[in-house]
Amino acid sequence: MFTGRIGELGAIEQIKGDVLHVRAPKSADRVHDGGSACVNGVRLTVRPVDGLLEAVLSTETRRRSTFDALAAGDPVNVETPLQVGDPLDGHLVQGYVDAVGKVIRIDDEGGARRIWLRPPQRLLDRLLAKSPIALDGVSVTIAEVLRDRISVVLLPMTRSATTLGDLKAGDRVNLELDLVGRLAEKAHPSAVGKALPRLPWAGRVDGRSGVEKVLRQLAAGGGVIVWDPETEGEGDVIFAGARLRPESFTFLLTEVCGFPAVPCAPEVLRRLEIAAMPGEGDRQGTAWSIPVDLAAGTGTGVSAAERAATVRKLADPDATAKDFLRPGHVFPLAARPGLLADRSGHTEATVALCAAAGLPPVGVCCEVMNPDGTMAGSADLEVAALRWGMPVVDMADLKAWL
Ligand SMILES: O=C(CO)[C@H](O)[C@H](O)COP(=O)(O)O
Repeated sequence: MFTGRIGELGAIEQIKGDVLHVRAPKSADRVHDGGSACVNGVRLTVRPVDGLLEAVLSTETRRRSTFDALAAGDPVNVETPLQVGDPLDGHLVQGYVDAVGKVIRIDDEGGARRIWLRPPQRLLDRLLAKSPIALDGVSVTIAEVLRDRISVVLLPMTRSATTLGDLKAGDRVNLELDLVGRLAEKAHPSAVGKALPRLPWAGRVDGRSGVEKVLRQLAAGGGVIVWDPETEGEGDVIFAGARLRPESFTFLLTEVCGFPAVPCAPEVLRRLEIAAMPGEGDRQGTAWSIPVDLAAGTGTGVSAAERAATVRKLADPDATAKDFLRPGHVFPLAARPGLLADRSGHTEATVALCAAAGLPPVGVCCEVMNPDGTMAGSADLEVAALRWGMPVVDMADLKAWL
């Protein structure tokens, strides 16, 4: 049994026929002849020889892991078995590869790095956000599970102590499910049992626990739907500005189809010197502000990538007035100072949700419009939420629990 805490960054010394030699002196000192070591997430029976770990690779191991592509000189993550009294700092890892996934994208987020991976669908269906997974033997937490991909966030320490720091788009990685999750699946073998853990994330959620699920979804970069039956009779998809990806903006424009606007806390707009739009305002008292573009942009400011970059800059606590051109194509809205206590608008709901999720008080909201151009009602929102894998929460619940 292993923990996914890498003891040593080793290197492939040579692969000759089916015999593998890994240079890993620290690990070689700890294992005995016929003992095991976990190399890039694969449990191997090893023999220590002069600072090397020697192992015989079966065809099965090569076929089911990335070992088919390893070559001399490649760095590898090495862990020796957990011993009684060792700290269980990661999670329980067995060194059995469930599937090989592909890195499809890497986003640097300040000091952290988000790795997007596409596992095979059969594995993806079994993964849960905020649960552990072993990536080339390294214990990491799944940040998000989307329709066709997952993301994990790597801190600098993990990047420097393991091979994960060198991952690039196109690389393949060995994936192992969390043992506890695997056992829980056994306890609920029916299709309903398998679907249950996913259900709370999609469709109507209520009460305090519903609001907490919504906050977790936003913090992980996902979208949520807020239904306002009282004032507007409309539902908006909301994303946190600091976590907004270009794909999410494309989704708003092509699937949600309303008018994307960017609710901001009033102090953000004051700091960025973004003035209110002149005029009486609309019937709902929405506080429109002068639209902006990112000054550092090079295009028209309209593409999803450019608008998402403008939103992320609005959410950046270090942004200044000079970072924006006026007028532009991204429409900030000013939230009332008391947020939902002052006004039950999607503007205030967006800002209150971002703040409660521990993020800068800036987000995007966009009304859900049906394909026939009418605004989505409660039943339409339920259907859309299940299709998009999003929770729907009522404005009244946000007022009660935020
Ligand atoms: O753009 C809008 C209305 O004009 C949107 O409905 C948006 O949801 C924010 O507005 P409000 O705070 O009034 O709900």
